Amino acid sequence: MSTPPSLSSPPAGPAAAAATDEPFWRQPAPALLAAAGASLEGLTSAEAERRLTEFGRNVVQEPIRRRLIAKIVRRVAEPLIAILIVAALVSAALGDHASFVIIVAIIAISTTLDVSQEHRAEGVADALKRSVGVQARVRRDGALAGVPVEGVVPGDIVALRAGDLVPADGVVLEARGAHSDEAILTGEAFPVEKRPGVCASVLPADAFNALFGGTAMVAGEATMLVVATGARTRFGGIAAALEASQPPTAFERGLHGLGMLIVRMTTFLLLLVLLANLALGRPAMEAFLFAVALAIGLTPGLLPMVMTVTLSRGALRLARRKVIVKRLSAIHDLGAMDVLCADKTGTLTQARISLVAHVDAVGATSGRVLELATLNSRFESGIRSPLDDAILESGEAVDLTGWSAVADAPFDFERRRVSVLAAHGGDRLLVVKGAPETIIERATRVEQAGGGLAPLDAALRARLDAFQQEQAAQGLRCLGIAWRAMPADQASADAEDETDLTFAGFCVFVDPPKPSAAVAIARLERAGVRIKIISGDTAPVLRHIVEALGLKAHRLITGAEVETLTDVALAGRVAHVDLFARVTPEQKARIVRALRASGHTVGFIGDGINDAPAIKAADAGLSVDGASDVARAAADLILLEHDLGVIADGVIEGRRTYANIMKYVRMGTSSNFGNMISMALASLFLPFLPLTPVQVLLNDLLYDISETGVSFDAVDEQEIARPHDWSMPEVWRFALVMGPLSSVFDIATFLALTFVFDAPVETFRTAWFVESMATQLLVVFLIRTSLPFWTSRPHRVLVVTSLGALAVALGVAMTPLGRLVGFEPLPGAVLACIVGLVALYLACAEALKRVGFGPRHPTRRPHERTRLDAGRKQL
Ligand SMILES: Nc1ncnc2c1ncn2[C@@H]1O[C@H](COP(=O)(O)OP(=O)(O)OP(=O)(O)O)[C@@H](O)[C@H]1O
Ligand SMILES: [Mg+2]
Repeated sequence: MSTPPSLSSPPAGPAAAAATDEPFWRQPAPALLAAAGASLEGLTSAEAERRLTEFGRNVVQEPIRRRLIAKIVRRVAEPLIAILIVAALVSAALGDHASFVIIVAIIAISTTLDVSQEHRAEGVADALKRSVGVQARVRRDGALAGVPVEGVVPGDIVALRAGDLVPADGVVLEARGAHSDEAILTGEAFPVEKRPGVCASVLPADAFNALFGGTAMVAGEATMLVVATGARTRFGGIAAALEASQPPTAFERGLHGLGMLIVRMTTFLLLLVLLANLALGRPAMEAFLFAVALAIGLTPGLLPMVMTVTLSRGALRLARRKVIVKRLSAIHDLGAMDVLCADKTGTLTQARISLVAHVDAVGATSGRVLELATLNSRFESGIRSPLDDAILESGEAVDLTGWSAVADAPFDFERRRVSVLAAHGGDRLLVVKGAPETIIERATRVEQAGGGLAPLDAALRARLDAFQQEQAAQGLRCLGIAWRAMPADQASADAEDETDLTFAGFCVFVDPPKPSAAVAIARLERAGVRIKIISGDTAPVLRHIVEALGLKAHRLITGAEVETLTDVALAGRVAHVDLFARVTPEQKARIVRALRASGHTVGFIGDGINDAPAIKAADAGLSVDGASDVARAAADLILLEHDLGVIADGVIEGRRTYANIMKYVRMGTSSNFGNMISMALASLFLPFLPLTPVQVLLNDLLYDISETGVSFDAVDEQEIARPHDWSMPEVWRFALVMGPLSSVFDIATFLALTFVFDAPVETFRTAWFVESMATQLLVVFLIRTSLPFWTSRPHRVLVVTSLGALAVALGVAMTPLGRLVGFEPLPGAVLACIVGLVALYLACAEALKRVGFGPRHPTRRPHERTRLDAGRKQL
């Protein structure tokens, strides 16, 4: 332990630390404290507040998305909108004031709609994310307090323990067995020890006295003085760890690809329409505006907004079901997940561990074993696990007076042991506790009841083994306890000292199974999610719990076997194995990666430091509210309750959100796209434009408004019964069936208006507008479901937005109001014809959508569904 830095040197301003170029780990702690104007007592709240304004929040980059104005500017500066504004200005200069006013009004309404919706949605998502934010334990006003990591400032004194994320860069003032995992900075997988002092090296990797923001404390405790926060940290700090950048999901890539495709087709169409209309001798300005208005209708400009709004609405619904979403796109991953890997403790068990026995090598109750175990649990500085708590709360008084802690070799998940060097008078004793096989392996003798020692021979080893098997068969897990006498001057404890041990006995624990887990697992399996249990515990214990819960789990392999497999071989094996025992943290991650490599969408739930790598590796990383910082930081979703039932709920929400986004995609790729293409083509064959630019824009606006209702929509049971993932062929199939159908009816309208009614320009445009709006808006109710539309009820918000938009469209087209934008009330015969065409179109669409949805969406009636699903369950 360090001597506390002297505070005698006069405090300078915090800027002084920045004045020197010397890396902070080469400076003595007292100088750093002085330079930071700090003391071991910590800052006052007022001073921390002041520094927060001076240095800014402890984030690398303030998210730009917060600023509303920036968003509006960005939206208005989008090329198409910008062109439109310029064009409107030009037309105003040429004297067409009406067009100018209407175009500007339309842009204003659609921008407000887009930006405000998205802004609100992001606000909701951010607030949820903040509610599960990581906190640091900071000394403020003389006491330790939880402070959100963003609020940590230079000069703060932070207390860290195993499982915490280091919130900023700082120097170690005190340490007890502190080890940090700097893998995210250095790639070095082994934890490095941290202790006070002055480091001579300039390399941060050598800086034993420095802690860097974003790294994780994996063992021990430390107190640190914060030297730099936010963007001034060495490695971009905590943001790097928290915002663990995920490569885009298949879904995101799919949507992006689709968007790009549409943009390319739009560009082509735009040029075609523009050139053709110019060649036909149309007024250049009008042809240009028409092309731009078409392009606006075609480009999925609203897609990002609809995505954000739909996802954040999903996030809100998930929050009501106790799942907090940190990364919005993880909602989709949750719905697409077909394999869920879970740890054992807390997931299958109640995580209420208690000590049921402490026995010596021959199985007799032994006070000596409890005494040694208590010494170890009390004095260890690392992660205190529920097993330690169980030992310390065993209810039997153990008197440790006279004993003191000297040093320890903290627990880690590779070694699965923890050692404590304890002193009693002149004696020094190394007490080792850990996974029994690792203890027995290192023991050469056993301690007998009277205190005598006996050699640990093969027969005895076999008996110890049999004892554990017996316990496991009853669902009890064991820890081995052993000791070794050390020289009186021994001052440190290392993993290397854990040899030539004397085996004292076992501590035996019970962790009752959680009956609700079986119900939840059955639910998940029915929903097409396979459960795999990946645990650090032994095979017999794992088997017992699985049996106790009545789970149908197939095949078990151990970490030792996993170690012998190459990545390719592992990917071939994992699909057929449901239980993984005695695996290390890195093996957990390897198993997850192997599952992903074999084509699964994988979720992982865990709460320990040892689960963090696997959580990070999974498509949907899940953790629990009370879990270690490191696990929570790695997770995409946080459960407010450690319960598989909560995940089952989340899966359903994830699929519902995905289903609604797909509705928007289907609407955009079939009806809307078809309409715009017909319009472009019609402009080539008509002696006039089929709609004026302003009328096209009005069409765009009303359609956009109607679409905002989609994110509220209800979803059919069958849509959420199975995992779904983005499938481009499915999207194509739908577009290629439904798009042409829409165009056929547009052409019919065109022919009827031209040849039957010989409609004058205004009447033609009005009728075309009405047909176009009615088909686009009404077909939504058909393509939102693969079932017969009358058996699936849309949400009332969607009904209101769609029918409302239709009412406005009809109102504008059929009343004198429409004259403002060049419409003319329709003669009865034309109106009747349009109504007939729309009805016929809808009937054909309902019939053809079965083809469009394809075999993955069997259009069955509810009673057929139950029979089929019942059949599947038995398989
Ligand atoms: N505090 C401790 N002291 C000694 N040994 C421990 C301690 N905690 C865990 N171990 C050993 O390490 C092994 C792995 O730890 P643990 O069971 O917590 O792993 P895990 O992967 O988190 O398991 P689970 O799936 O149950 O969450 C334990 O089975 C036990 O043998
Ligand atoms: Mg665990």
